[in-house]
Amino acid sequence: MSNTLQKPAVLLLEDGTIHYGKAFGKIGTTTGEICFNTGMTGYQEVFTDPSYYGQIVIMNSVHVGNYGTKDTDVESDSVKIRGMIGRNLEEQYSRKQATESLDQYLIKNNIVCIEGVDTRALVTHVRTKGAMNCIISSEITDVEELKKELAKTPNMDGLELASVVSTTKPYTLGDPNSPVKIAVLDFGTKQHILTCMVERGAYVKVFPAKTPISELKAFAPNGYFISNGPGDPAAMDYAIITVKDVLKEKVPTFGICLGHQLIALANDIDTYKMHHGHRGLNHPVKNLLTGKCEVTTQNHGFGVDPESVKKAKNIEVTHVNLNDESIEGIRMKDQPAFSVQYHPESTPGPHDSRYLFDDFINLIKEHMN
Ligand SMILES: NC(=O)CC[C@H](N)C(=O)O
Repeated sequence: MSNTLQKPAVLLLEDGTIHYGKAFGKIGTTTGEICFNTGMTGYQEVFTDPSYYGQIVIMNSVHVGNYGTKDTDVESDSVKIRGMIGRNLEEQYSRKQATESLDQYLIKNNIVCIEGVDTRALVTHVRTKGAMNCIISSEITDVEELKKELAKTPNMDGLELASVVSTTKPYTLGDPNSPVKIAVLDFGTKQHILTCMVERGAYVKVFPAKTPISELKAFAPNGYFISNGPGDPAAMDYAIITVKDVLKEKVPTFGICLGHQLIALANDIDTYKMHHGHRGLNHPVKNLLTGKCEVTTQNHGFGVDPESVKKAKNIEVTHVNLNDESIEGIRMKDQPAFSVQYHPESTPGPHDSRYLFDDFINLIKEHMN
């Protein structure tokens, strides 16, 4: 925007860094873990991705909002980010199909944002100092008061958030007569992951995060999918137990992001909190099975520990990040289970990795009697 009618807003980081800007979206106060997304487009999909629950996102792209918002450009039923930080957040939009401006959309979804911030300096700071909590406010100006509010925010390390964003009731998608039946453990799934399976002919049943194995098995699935989601995977004891139970079934199983981390934890492999994580649309990943590079969509702040992977005899690393050599994919040698840290549904992002959904469906078909 920036116009003179905008209220001033302030951003305070846990380490005392302060940035002043203007209010955008809802007037108010919000706290969460600061992180940054380097994607140049796809802001609405980012804002509605449940894996961002509990986080305040800096958008590296200098202009956000230019193409407005639209009901169908979503990854869940509401905006999941806790807040947003931008350089220029635009109210005017120029896409014919758009129905609302970004500002109206964020107000409707109660999201407090700040714009006019030097996001290049801020991202450099977070890249150097690492992930930390922050507060945005367009109502509190006193720094001591802001610090007090910020101190109430829990640390992302050790936080279980998946059960908060998971579906409360099971639901189905796709053709009920399909021979391919996939049980989805929903820890905050992105809608397009489900679409990628349904488009390939699967009948999908999505279950709440805390569903026991007996209920999953009652659906008689011939594939299991472990979804993405927010929070610390190591804080999800209940889910690690269910994933262990799922793996005992020896049925084709695929995990994405949080699902990948849970498959690792179920194999007694550790996860760790990354310095500042990976979030964007152009992370290069090498597929070690084919030797090919994929440009991938990513959104994660935790990773699978390479040292404990080395010790796990039944695990093979299938994908590696070409920027920092972090683990991007694994498969189990003794059963048809595999997972990736990145987002092959790629909404938004390049479609290089969608072949993984074909691989999953083919694996299910191979294992059908
Ligand atoms: N996209 C995801 O599933 C994120 C997983 C996990 N919450 C992380 O930040 O690493």
